[in-house]
Amino acid sequence: MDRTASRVAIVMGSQSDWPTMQAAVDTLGQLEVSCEARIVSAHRTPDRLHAFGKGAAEEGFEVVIAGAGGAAHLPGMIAALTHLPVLGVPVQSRALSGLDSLLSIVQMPAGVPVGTLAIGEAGATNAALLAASILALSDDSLADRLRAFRARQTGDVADRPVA
Ligand SMILES: Nc1c(C(=O)O)ncn1[C@@H]1O[C@H](COP(=O)(O)O)[C@@H](O)[C@H]1O
Repeated sequence: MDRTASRVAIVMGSQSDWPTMQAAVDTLGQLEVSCEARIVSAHRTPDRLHAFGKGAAEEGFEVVIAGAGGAAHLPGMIAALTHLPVLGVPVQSRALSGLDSLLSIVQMPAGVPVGTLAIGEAGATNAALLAASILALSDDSLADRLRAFRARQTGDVADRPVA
């Protein structure tokens, strides 16, 4: 495995997913976890999808975050092609507000899991945090950074609302 490679791959079905998936990139950046963002589509770039899924582990990635909207086959197809953990982010669609994306990503047949997060930016942020938690199982300094992130988040919550 290439130890200089990014640890997390963040793939998305279209450029239009970037405003959502950027939250995953930003969150991993805060935790100093290396990541690389790519556009890959099961529908529009099937050969690229196949090459990515087959080669992801060999490229050195340890976790894949896959965001897609609508008929979101991308996370499931990647999960079919790699043994790496795949975290799916349902991107909010215009037609059905992301419910289509959610149901399309979450309902995998037994044997090929996609860890499905919430619709939209919250899902992208949490996918990054979950990816970091997975990596932190064997990375003590990342575990410390995650604990510090949580502590900062807790500290940022006021005791009382501003009226
Ligand atoms: N769900 C998929 C896949 C796929 O699953 O392979 N490829 C693109 N898309 C999604 O199509 C939506 C609309 O894309 P455009 O905005 O490019 O028309 C995006 O949310 C993308 O993730």
